This record gives sequence, C-alpha cells and structure tokens, in this order.
Amino acid sequence: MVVRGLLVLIWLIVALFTVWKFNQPDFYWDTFEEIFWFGLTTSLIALSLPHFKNKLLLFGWALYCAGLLLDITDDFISDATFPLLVLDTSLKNIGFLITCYGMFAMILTKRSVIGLLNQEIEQRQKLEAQLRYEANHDPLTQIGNRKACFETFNDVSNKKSLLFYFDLDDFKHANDKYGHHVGDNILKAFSTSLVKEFGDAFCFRIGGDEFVAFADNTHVDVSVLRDLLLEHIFEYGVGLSIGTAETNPQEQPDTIVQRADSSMYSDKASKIVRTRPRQN
Ligand SMILES: Nc1nc2c(ncn2[C@@H]2O[C@H](COP(=O)(O)OP(=O)(O)OP(=O)(O)O)[C@@H](O)[C@H]2O)c(=O)[nH]1
Repeated sequence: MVVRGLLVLIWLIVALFTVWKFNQPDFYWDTFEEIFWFGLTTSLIALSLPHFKNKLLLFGWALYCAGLLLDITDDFISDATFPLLVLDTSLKNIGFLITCYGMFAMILTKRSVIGLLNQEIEQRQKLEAQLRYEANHDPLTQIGNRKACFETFNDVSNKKSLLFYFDLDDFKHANDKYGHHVGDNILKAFSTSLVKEFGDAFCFRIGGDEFVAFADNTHVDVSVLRDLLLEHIFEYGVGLSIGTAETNPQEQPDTIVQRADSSMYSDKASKIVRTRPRQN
C-alpha cells in the first residue's frame, strides 16, 4: 500500500514537473529525458524497498537518484546559487559504482550460501541412500534382507525362473560350540559363496540361517551346489538343506516361497545321512 502510494506520488511529480517544464520557454527535451529516468529509478527503489536488506545497494541507488535529481534541478537553479549542482555526474557515477560493488558482494555471499546448501543437499542425499540401503540389506551379511526379497520378488522372478531356499543344518550347534562370533562368520562366508554363485541381486537372507536365491531353471545338481556352498564352512560341522520351487507370475510370492520351504524341509529330513567331509 505504502509502495503503491509512493509510486503514484513519484509519477504525479514527474507528470506535473513535465507539464510545467513543457510550458516554459526554455524547454529542452533532455529535461524530459532526465525526469523520466529519475521517475523510473525512484520507482524501482520504492518497489524493492520492502524486499531489500542490502544497505550498500540501497545507498548506491540513493546516490544515483540524488545525481539524477541534481541533473534535473540544474535546469532551473543556477550553479552560482547552488554549487553542488556540478556534482550530478559524479554522484551518478559513484552511485553506479557502489551499486555494482553491492551487487558483486551480494553475489559472493549468495554463492557461499548456495555452496553450503548444495553441501547440505548432497549430505541429505547420501543419508537417504544409506537409509534406503540399510532398510533393504541384512547388516551382518550385506545381502538383501527379507523385505527386499519380497519387494523385488516380481522383478527378480521375471528374470529368474527357479527359487532356492537354503537352511543351514545344525547351525545352533556350531554357534554353541564355537561361539556366536564364529556363527556370524559362518553366515558371512555362506553369503559370500551364495553371491559368488547366484549374483548380488539374486540372494537374500530371509531369517537367522535361512537364505533365498534365484537362478535360471537350468538343470542344477543340488549335491554339487551343496558342496560348493559349504566349501568354506563345513569344517564347523554345519550342513545345508536345499529346497526349490519354480517361479510363476500367476502365484503370490508367499506361496512360491512356501513351496520352496516345504521342499527344503523334505531335504532337511535327510540331513543326518548326508556325508559331511571333515566334520568335527
Ligand atoms: N551367530 C548367529 N546366530 C544366529 C543369528 N541369527 C540366528 N542365529 C541362530 O541360528 C540358530 C537357528 O536355529 P535353527 O535353525 O533351529 O538351528 P539349526 O541348528 O540350524 O537347526 P536345523 O536347521 O534343524 O539343523 C539359532 O540358534 C539362532 O540363535 C545370527 O545373526 N548370528
């Protein structure tokens, strides 16, 4: 409201002054030009006044306006009466330079603020990525967790048509015998073998010693696979029960996993008779 009033006032003065000057015998078009620029510049200041906190810029603009004002007044006040009139060009130039410097200082400040903001955005993005990773990965083995398995199930099963369900045999015994930290290392070593065999994107730890992996439905020799996956852990007396189920887009992931789980339990029944080389 104040700004609008100020603008009306400025242009009223400009109009009245122009009309008055126009009717004078000593009218020059350059007077009209001077008053037009004075009106425009002061309007700009009035418009930006409520938004601008940069005092240096405002000071520069004010000096520039003062120069413009002296420019106008020198048409009807003589230099002899008011010697400051000779300063009009200097004031305009000083105002212009201060304005330029103010702009430059403002850009520098904004640049450092933008730099800090970018840093903050980068950190936030890293944190989000970290949180996303943690939400979908098992903290011990770093492979996908149960949540990731079911969330990506449809995508993964579109690529791979066979699901393996693995459950370590007598893992509790190894835990009790060698300690929990060795138990952790067994799980990590097993995951590493799993990833080596099936690929990072297709292996998941879905429970304590239970894992799921997806593979192409080519002929797989389960006993060869078992030996391969136990290669680095069988010395702790653990075995491996393996179940399989073909993936099917018409079936719910839960149903497919359940079928593989049942198949694994059938295999578990024969864990006692399975030979375990170098068993402790
Ligand atoms: N070290 C360790 N142990 C775990 C972890 N998560 C679960 N376990 C243990 O894993 C064991 C899993 O239990 P079971 O599957 O009944 O043990 P199991 O001896 O393999 O039994 P079977 O499968 O019948 O042969 C439990 O003793 C859990 O405490 C883990 O992150 N680290």
